Parts: sequence; structure tokens; C-alpha cells
Amino acid sequence: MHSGTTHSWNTRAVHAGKDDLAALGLHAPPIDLSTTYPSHDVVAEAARLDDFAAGNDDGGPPVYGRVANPTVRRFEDALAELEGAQAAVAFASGMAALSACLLAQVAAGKPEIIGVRPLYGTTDHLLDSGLLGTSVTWVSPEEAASAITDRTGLVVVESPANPTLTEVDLRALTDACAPVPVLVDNTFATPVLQRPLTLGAAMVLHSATKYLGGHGDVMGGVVACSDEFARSLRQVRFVTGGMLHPIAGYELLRGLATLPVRVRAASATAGELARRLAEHPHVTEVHYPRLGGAMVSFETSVDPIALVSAVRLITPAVSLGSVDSLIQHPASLTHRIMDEVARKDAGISPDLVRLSVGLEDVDDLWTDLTQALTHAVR
Ligand code: MET
Repeated sequence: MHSGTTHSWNTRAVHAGKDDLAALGLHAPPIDLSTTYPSHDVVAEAARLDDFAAGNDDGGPPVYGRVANPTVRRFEDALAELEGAQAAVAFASGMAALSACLLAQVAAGKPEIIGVRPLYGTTDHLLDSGLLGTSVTWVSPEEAASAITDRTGLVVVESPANPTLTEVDLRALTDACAPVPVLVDNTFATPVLQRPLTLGAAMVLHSATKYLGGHGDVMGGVVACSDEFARSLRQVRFVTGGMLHPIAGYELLRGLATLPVRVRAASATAGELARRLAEHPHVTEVHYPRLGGAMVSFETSVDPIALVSAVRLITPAVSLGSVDSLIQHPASLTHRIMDEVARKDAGISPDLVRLSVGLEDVDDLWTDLTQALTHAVR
């Protein structure tokens, strides 16, 4: 799957998933919108369907559009390469990707999940509700290993975490929990800043909707992992139908090419905004990861809901990772669905505001933030 070139990671971000294009006489990757694939050899087609149902993907015609797609495969191959994984499996959303990970472990007789809070609110809710037949034990990173039983399927962690930007020592966690697989939600860090598989993680989850797409116009999810776990995920995707759309596959592949420059530029602006916010009289605490990144969250003495409503350049909206900056109030929106006590215990206070920093000029963003902070004084 991988080219085996000695080019740098930044160069591979541009070319991964496209190495065969020149030989095909193409420059942009083709978008295959087929929902079905013709075959006059029914017996051979039946054998291929069996193979796909077992979770294999030989790169050939997928029989049916729910099973696999050539454009989506390009994105999967590229993301696998950038995360340093054997394989990647793409889904219609980040939550569909997480659901497949959970269902795969339930099917393997390992329905017990160990969760480290905070996590994205709907991830927290999916684990806490047990909707997919899992059970969860919530722990601190230091307690994770002692919660393992012979039915533990996954340790789930997000670092830096949504929305508090709390960082977990992933190497210490994966060492302590081995051989139980650790799934790291790497949506906020992106492989530009952190590659969890190099720190002992078994699976890396992305809401591809965020930085991988990067323009707020494509929804998707992806898991980078071993060939073996990828087979389990494809088996789940085959029957549950959470396949990524081919146009989304195209857009996500296109997003990867600019991922390094987008993340580095937005991170520089976010770091500067974090420094300025820390000095602001209406800001009581700023959260910004040691790792860097383009997310900043902060606690404020002004009315946080009035603050979010008062921005004019920044967009008041959930989601993140777009070229334009977004701001939202986690306790009202992204983490609303969580248990209220757990939310407070996880550090998601009613005064916390989350900012996704885009590619605008830092001074324009600062002017907007400061006027909104002034406007929202209680
Ligand atoms: C429906 S809330 C949504 C989205 C996204 N995962 C976020 O953290 O902003």
C-alpha cells in the first residue's frame, strides 16, 4: 500500500494516496460514484462478496458501493500512511467510526470499555449509555490498568481532549494497559502534531470532518490501525453501512495535502491568542496544550453565552478544524448530552468557552474576541 519512498512526512501528506495517478495519465484523483459493479462471472463475484464480508479488501471492484470504494480507498491509504498504520477504514462520520470500533469488540466477546474523561460529549454519551452493548468504567489515566478484566476490549482516550485540552501521557497509558488495545481520538492533534501508534496505541480515531477535511464542508470518520483490526472494522461496516461517501473521500484526500500547513499556521495563531487571553482581565483560565494545536479553551468571568453570541468575525458554531474560526459553549452544546455531574468532574465548567482557531489574521481575531468579551460583561 505504501510507496516506500524516502520523502519527508510533509511531502507524503501531499502525495500519499496518489502515487499511481501519473501512470494513469491523471492529475486529480478520479471520483468513482458507482453504487454497483458489473460482473458476468457470478461465481467469481460470489467469492469476492464472501471475501469482502470477511473484512478483506483486495483493492478490486467492490461488488457494491456499501462495501468499499476506490476513491475512499485512496483516502484510507493516505491516512494510514500519515498515521504510520498498516491500514485505515473510513466511515460516514467520526461517531460511525467509533461505533464500529465498539461493535467489533462486542462481537469479539470483549464488551468492557475503559474510558478516560474528558472525551467528546457524544463519545462520552455513547459509552455511558451502553447503547451498543458495551459497558464502561471511567478512570483516570493512572487507574486504567487496574480496571482491566479479561473482557476488556478497549481503553478509550482523547488527547488533547475535547473541550478542556487535557493531555494524557499516551506512552505511559499504553505501556500500563498492554496488551489491551488503546484507542486514541487524535482529532484535535492530527498526525501533524502527534502519531499515537508510535506511542503504543492500537487504534487512532479521527473525526475527519475537522482538520483532515479542513474546510467545514465534508463529514467523515476514520480509524487507523493494524490489518487485523481493519478486517474487523470492515466486517462491521459491511453490515451496518456506515461507509464514507466517495465525494467525501475525494475531499478528505484533498484536505490531507494541506493539513501540515493549515495545522502549523493555525497553531501559531492559537498559541498567540492563548498568550493574549491569559493576560485579559475577563479571562480567568486558559487551556492550551503543551503539544500546541489550533484549539484554545478558556474560562471567563463574563457571560459565556453572551460572549459566543457577540462575535462577528468568528462564527458561533460547534465543530472545529476549519479554515475559519469557530467558537462555542461546550456545556450548552458539544458536551450537553453528558451526565451533568460527570461533566463538571471532567472540568467542563459552565464558564468554559472553546475556540477553534482558523487561518485569519491574529490581530483581527483578537479584535473580535476582545470586543465580544467587553460586550458580554455581566
Ligand atoms: C453536535 S456537537 C459537535 C461536534 C463536534 N464533534 C465538536 O466537538 O464540535
